[in-house]
Amino acid sequence: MSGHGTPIPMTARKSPPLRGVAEVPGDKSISHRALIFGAMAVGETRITGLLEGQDVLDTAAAMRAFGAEVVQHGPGDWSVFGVGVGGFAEPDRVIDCGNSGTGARLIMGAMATCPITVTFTGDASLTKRPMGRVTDPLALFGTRAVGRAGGRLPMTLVGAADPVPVRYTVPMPSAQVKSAVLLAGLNAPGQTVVVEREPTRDHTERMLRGFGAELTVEDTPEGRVITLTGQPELRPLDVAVPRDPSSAAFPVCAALMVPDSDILVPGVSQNPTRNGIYLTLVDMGADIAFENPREEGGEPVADLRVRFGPLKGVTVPPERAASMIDEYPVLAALAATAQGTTVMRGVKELRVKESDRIDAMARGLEACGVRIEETEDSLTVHGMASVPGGATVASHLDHRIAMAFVCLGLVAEKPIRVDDASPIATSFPLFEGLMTGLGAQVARDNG
Ligand SMILES: O=C(O)C1=C[C@@H](OP(=O)(O)O)[C@@H](O)[C@H](O)C1
Ligand SMILES: C=C(OP(=O)(O)O)C(=O)O
Repeated sequence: MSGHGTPIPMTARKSPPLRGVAEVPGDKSISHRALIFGAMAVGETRITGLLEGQDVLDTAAAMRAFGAEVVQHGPGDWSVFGVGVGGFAEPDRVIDCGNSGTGARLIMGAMATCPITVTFTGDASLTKRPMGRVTDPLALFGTRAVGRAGGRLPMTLVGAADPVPVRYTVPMPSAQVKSAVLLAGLNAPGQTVVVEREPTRDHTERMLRGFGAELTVEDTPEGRVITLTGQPELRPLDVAVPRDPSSAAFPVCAALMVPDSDILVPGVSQNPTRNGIYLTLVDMGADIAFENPREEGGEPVADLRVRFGPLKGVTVPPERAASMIDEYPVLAALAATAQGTTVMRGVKELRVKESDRIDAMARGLEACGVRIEETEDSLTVHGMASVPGGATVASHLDHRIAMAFVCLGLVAEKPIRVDDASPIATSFPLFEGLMTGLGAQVARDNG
């Protein structure tokens, strides 16, 4: 859904200890993939625990436009009746991916080797983000793309009628680019090979295997080499979506900021390509118990018991960045309340997310009285005993910036107002209710 509705300003104030159980929604990355891969399988894929955030709903609508039947049975309970690899029909309308980079880039990959022409667009955030990182490798399959200057949406892709398999080394750490190339490779004859120098989230590899694709992964001196055999018949899979570790990071970090908090966050994915934030929090001295480790929906999960305690600033190892890329905004907020300095390096990918997240956090933290330093690919935050707050910060159509400042507002001396919290609905529609249920003083306000 593109365009932008009425802004929803939200104010967070100093709060009593957070207590209770925080049931965070399903994983966004896995939810997008379950719908897209289900649409490329033959037969019914049943999905439980699907994230019903706007990003994922936009992907569901897109799959319908390509000819798949997508049905909601109840909350989080969905079926996709797929059309098979190469079976996408040409949509009779523009595919609007709303705020979602994952939706746009993965769907581009999925249609790139089908003989159809598709126009993509998105909201005021997505239309600023670079798509050349996906259309460049898709051109190797024979896909043509025409978009705005700088490879921006709106953009039209003409799928390759006679695709050839590709070998591609992904130049930046990006699971979206890796996944787009693999999805395009599904409908190319022969073997498509993707090499990634730095490992990124591996949901595409895990799930494609689950859907019956032949895919191997090899660790080599060159990096991770992923080899996919094209033109399989994908068989439907029952997908139980685990809870999203990126969404969980918000109540977890809030509980680590608000004195005397003690919360339980059940069933959070601990996939090693996603758990960098939890390793970092433990390095900072956080009191987190990883209880009942088990497997759910093919992913390792644990129940997190989180108790407030003093934290110290850390230098986050840059090689950890890909495994916590979406968690830097909330880490930067938490770092403002830790003892000492937190240094986040090797994070220039943050500049091409829903907003320039280094800039958005830097400006917002400064407005709240926190000392920071930034470079092109780093952010340093100086912790303080008490964060002044008392500012309105801009969310820049970015859900993670909005949620990070709501969390910081729970401990700041004066309230923090987020100018527009509406983007939170893209990934965490029940965020406000979940946080207030724990005792957080969060409210929408009318100016
Ligand atoms: O593949 C995915 O599901 C995602 C990959 C990451 O993006 P990049 O591939 O651009 O790093 C991440 O930031 C995004 O929230 C989800
Ligand atoms: C970067 C994100 O999402 P996307 O790229 O799918 O818009 C995110 O959710 O933090």
